[in-house]
Amino acid sequence: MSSRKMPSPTPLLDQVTEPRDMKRLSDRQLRQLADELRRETIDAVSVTGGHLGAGLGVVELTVAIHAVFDTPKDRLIFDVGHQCYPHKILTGRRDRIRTLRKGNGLSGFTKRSESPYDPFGAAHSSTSISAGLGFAVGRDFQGSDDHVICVIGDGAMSAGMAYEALNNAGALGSRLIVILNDNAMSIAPPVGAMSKYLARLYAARPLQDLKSAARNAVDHLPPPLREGARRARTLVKGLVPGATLFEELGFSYVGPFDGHDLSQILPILRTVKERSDGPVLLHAITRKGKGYRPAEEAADKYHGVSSFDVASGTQVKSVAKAPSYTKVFADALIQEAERDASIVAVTAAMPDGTGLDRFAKRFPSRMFDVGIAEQHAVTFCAGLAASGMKPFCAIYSTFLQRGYDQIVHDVALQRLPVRFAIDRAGLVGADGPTHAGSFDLGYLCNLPDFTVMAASDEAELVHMVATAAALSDGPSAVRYPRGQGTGVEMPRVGQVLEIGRGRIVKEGTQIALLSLGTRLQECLAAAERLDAMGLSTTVADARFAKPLDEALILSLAREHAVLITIEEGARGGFGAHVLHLLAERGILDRGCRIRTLTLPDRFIQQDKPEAMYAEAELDRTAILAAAEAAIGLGTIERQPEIVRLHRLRE
Ligand SMILES: Cc1ncc(C[n+]2csc(CCOP(=O)(O)OP(=O)(O)O)c2C)c(N)n1
Ligand SMILES: CC(=O)[C@@H](O)[C@H](O)COP(=O)(O)O
Ligand SMILES: [Mg+2]
Repeated sequence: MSSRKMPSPTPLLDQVTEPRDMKRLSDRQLRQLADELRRETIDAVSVTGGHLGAGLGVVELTVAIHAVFDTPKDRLIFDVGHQCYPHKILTGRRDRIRTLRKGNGLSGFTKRSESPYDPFGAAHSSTSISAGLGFAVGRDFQGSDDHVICVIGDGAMSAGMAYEALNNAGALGSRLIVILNDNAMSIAPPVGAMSKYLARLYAARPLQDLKSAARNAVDHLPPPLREGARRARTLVKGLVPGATLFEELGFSYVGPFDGHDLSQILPILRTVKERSDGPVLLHAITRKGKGYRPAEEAADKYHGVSSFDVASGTQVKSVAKAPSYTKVFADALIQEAERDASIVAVTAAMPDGTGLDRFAKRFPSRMFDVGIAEQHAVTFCAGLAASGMKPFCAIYSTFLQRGYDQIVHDVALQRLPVRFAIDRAGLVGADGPTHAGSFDLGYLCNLPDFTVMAASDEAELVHMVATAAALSDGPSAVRYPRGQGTGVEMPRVGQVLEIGRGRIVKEGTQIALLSLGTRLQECLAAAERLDAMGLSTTVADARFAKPLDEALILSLAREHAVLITIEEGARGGFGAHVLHLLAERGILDRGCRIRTLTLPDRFIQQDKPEAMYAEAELDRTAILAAAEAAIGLGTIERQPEIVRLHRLRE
């Protein structure tokens, strides 16, 4: 019997269906509304799972922004957007908040198509100031007096893109309000000089500019923060009380202030709203997970949670039938690093998500968390490789997109042996299209001298990590999906694979399924059905998207009536390169029946994985349908003899 308590009454929240309903509330009522909003957020996420800590950290800021400004006319842009659940509850989506991250439900991030209160979509970090400046300059051209407010976390502020935007905003001088939500947390504790700098700021600079509007922040921070501020103050005594970095960049700076104290936040926002000049940065000190003890006490502040029991905070954990690909990767890398001291590992602010936290426990000096800085991570690895080290750059497929020019210009062009460990390759479920690892095959297989591998199960992943470790002749990448493996027997040690060699998993004679990656299991299931229909089916695991196993592909095409490639990636990846090969070798001239199954040329919205694969037409049913279409003569059951007639002969 779940000990879930019924959610507490929310009399004020029940009266707020749109932010304009907040205009008539007193400051005291806004404080009550914030408490109710926090409880509703906790209750909703206890049902849906998702990103909890970040949203709890901005409840008061969200209430204050919507109470003071006139959204959606005034544009409110959240950075990353994982903290937007309280915002969605206040902006007409409370009735659907328990559909968060579900099929046909609300997105877990801000999304333009979902609401006018979401003027700009997010999910990848550090985009809010650039987007906000775009809105501000557009507003100026249109002669409007609207406000643009960006809420960006201290983690997101560690990415280069944020500085590019600050630099430009300070130079342009457009009216722009940037609220730095400083909770001294990224997903993991923040890293880098910027996080140290921010700590100094709130230690040494009592509130400036708007003292009349808010009391001296440090003395009024909640005890846990105040203690930290005092500790930091002793560390940085003698700090020159000059302009902050933000002021040097052309921003007015207001802060630090307590980002949970509406008696500070409201007057600051009201004052800033009346200002009519340039960019201003408001430095709010908050706590990730604020107001929910299990989150506040957790090391990760409940950054990302599954559904949980509100009373205890205990999360519902799915029973793992096999180790996760992430864990398998980390353990395989540790095994390689045990015998090769030149192996080092780099993450961009995601040590836990990539499994490098495990590597760091074993080799603390050989793991580098560079912050949310994928571009830097890639070129940092290029430098490491050029110096003779063996860097493994572990970045999710979707986030690696952020460092693409660095991959081309700094790694591939110089043939530097950087090893890319590409987790979350393929569809990722509840995070939806912003996080899908759809494009890495396309953006890597077109690069000369790149070796691109895709693990079909967790045992293969171990071998591919060993292969990447051994491969120093140019850059390489191993891609593998989010979630658990298949439960295959695990090898004791990784075997170095022969580069560019695939493998036949099941022999057949009429139809060939050439799989890349973990769709192999679906291919084997489809092959069983095809065999039962009298169509003898071969299943091959390509293993390498680049270099292709040309001998294998040509023999499959020549010796079968139908060849179907299957990959969990967008068009322009593995299947495209197979088609290039077959075209170049004249195989297509002879009417070879080819189909290439890829992710569709559209974004797949969040849902349960099995529903997404069905929608993407990348499951066993779709493979069967593709075989039927390739035969092209009615349903397979009725025409097995015709297939035999269509077997290609040399
Ligand atoms: C380009 C990019 N890299 C990595 C991530 C993964 N990520 C999501 S939230 C987050 C930490 C954000 O920290 P912060 O901005 O301080 O927000 P908080 O969670 O503390 O509210 C990271 C690294 C991302 N969304 N985008
Ligand atoms: C908000 C964000 O970008 C990360 O928290 C991401 O959602 C993590 O994804 P995984 O849950 O696959 O590690
Ligand atoms: Mg933070």
